[in-house]
Amino acid sequence: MIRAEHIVKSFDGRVVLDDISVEFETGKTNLIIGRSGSGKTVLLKTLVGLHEPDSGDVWYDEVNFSKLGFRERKSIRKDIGMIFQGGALLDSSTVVENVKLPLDLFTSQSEREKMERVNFCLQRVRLDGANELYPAELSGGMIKRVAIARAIVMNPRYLFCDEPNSGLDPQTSIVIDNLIHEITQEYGITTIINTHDMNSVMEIGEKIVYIHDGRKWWEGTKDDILHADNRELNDFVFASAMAKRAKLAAQ
Ligand SMILES: Nc1ncnc2c1ncn2[C@@H]1O[C@H](COP(=O)(O)OP(=O)(O)OP(=O)(O)O)[C@@H](O)[C@H]1O
Repeated sequence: MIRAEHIVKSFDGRVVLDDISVEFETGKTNLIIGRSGSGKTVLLKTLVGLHEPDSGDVWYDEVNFSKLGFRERKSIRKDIGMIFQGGALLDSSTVVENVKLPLDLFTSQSEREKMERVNFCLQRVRLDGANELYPAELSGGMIKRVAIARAIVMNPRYLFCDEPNSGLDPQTSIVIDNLIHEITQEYGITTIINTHDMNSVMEIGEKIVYIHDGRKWWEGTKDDILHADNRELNDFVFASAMAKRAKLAAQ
């Protein structure tokens, strides 16, 4: 579980996150949705400690992360996997080297143990025969699979994904969404995904948090979202034709 309590964050006197309290559940795929500029990325970065909130606390299960010093945060950080927009792979490293990086940096495992774990994770994301390729030789979907393999290589308890579908076609997006969802359930991870993608919401959104103008405007499940009585949320959700059809089908 990850819980934000009364998070406020401003830049140059402008409030970007305005008193956000929300709980993201263990073993669930939690989605943060909202218009461009609503504060999703700032919220995600605040949850992982890349931004410090002006006030408020972030809890990782029983630990108040916001009250920890830099060194103490390390023990939580090793339990966090991150999938950045675009994959954020090292261009001059092979697939294996990219996935192995966290093990090289943060563990004292033998090379054989590390390779066993890397191969396990690459098989888990169903990426075969690409071990020695470089990122420039991979498709967008393969890059996301490598990024997922790297994010889970340390066996994380918490997984953060910033726009995991950016740059992917709709079919590949669904495959990547489902992969993240399966891994979340399989390993009981608390997963938080930032997305604009209404397909993701309808496919894998077990808990959805809608951010509007830096405030938590609505939260619920993908089933609730079709019936929500909230104008701003409805404008966002039903901007897509697919979502409009889903609403009609649900009536
Ligand atoms: N480091 C920063 N300094 C100043 N302002 C910032 C900074 N980071 C974000 N902002 C501002 O905070 C607001 C929220 O930005 P954020 O990136 O969280 O939006 P978002 O919902 O993730 O948008 P998108 O979906 O387009 O990525 C924006 O107005 C942005 O300009």
